Amino acid sequence: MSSSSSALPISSPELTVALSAVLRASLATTQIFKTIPSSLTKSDKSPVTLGDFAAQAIVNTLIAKYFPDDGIVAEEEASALREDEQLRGKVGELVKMALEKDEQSLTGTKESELPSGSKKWSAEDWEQSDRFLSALDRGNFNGGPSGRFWALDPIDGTKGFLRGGQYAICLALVENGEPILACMACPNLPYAVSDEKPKEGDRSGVRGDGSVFIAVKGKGAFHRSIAPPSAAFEPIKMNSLSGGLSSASFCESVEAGHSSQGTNARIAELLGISSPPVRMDSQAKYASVARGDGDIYLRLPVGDGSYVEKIWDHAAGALLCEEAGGSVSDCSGKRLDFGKGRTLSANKGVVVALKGRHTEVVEAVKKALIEEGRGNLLGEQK
Ligand SMILES: Nc1ncnc2c1ncn2[C@@H]1O[C@H](COP(=O)(O)O)[C@@H](O)[C@H]1OP(=O)(O)O
Ligand SMILES: [Mg+2]
Ligand SMILES: [Mg+2]
Ligand SMILES: [Mg+2]
Repeated sequence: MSSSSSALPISSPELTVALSAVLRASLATTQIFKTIPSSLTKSDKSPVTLGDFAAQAIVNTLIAKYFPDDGIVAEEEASALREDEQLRGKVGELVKMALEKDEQSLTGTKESELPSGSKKWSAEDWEQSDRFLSALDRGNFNGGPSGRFWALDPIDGTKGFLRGGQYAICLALVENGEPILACMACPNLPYAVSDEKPKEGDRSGVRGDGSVFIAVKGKGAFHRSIAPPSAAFEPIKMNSLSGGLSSASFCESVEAGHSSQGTNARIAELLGISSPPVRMDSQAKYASVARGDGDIYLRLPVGDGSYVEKIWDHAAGALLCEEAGGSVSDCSGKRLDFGKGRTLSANKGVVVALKGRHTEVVEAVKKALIEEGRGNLLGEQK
């Protein structure tokens, strides 16, 4: 594996920029996390905070600077900020703070190791609301099956962020419908095994440092502590489950409305798993399973399965797990198709397990859904 950058185990201009982008975004979100962030409610009734807006503006600004021809499929858009001068001002300050931070002291990468940008960025430019709002709105790309684009969730797990739980800044590069590069910052997920997770609602954040994860298709998955910048990336692998599936622990959402906890309990029973689920917000679940803190991630649809998952909620996490030795599918065992546009419209639910154990887990998922009379969620393979 070649290494031109002192900070990264894989030489890739896209990865160098992605790491800078998510670490800058996490500077803004950790600052807001310390206070109880106020939130707005979007048209789908889900919350959004100034952290979500700032993180998206920061990441999009860097992608626009270094890869100006790339589309971005991102969750948020700027209309609420256009109508609210005070909120706009606060977000603008966070964006400026994060973009001004010295590269080497943040990522460990020398400025000279970054690719040449389309034009020299100036912090002052981004204070002007027009440019900052248009950076945010670059996230409106529609995606699709061919070519490349970025998928961004600026804060994944906004409900967790508001509750004082886990959240993640999730960025992936998708090419021809498949994630090929992932970078995920989990500011509240302790890097050191000895560091306890903070209690939910503890706004002082993680004891020790949070974690940042990277993966490149075919080149593996890695993590390091978010700080200090000199920290080296270490390879991660899923657990080998040598004790069999019954020894596995599984992760699920905290939010009962986001996935079917009752179905998960039945699947655990079918697999002989007796340990209770680990509930966690956001794609930190994928990251935890990828590095062996847990073994299985189940996200089965609730009710009639009418909710359609968004690509930014899975692209980075799915690649992390695959590169750490896992298989990622929907509840019928089909691979997730990131080339359908902004949503995973060809898939229902998500099942993540070690490659050699995944089929067995999917069989249990199918059995549980059929028992519940929800075999229709398995599509043609029912
Ligand atoms: N009704 C829903 N069903 C499933 N997922 C949802 C729903 N509403 C929002 N989400 C998304 O689920 C993810 C949180 O999942 P989890 O419950 O695993 O933490 C988030 O990406 C959230 O988006 P957001 O990025 O806005 O937080
Ligand atoms: Mg999300
Ligand atoms: Mg989000
Ligand atoms: Mg959201």
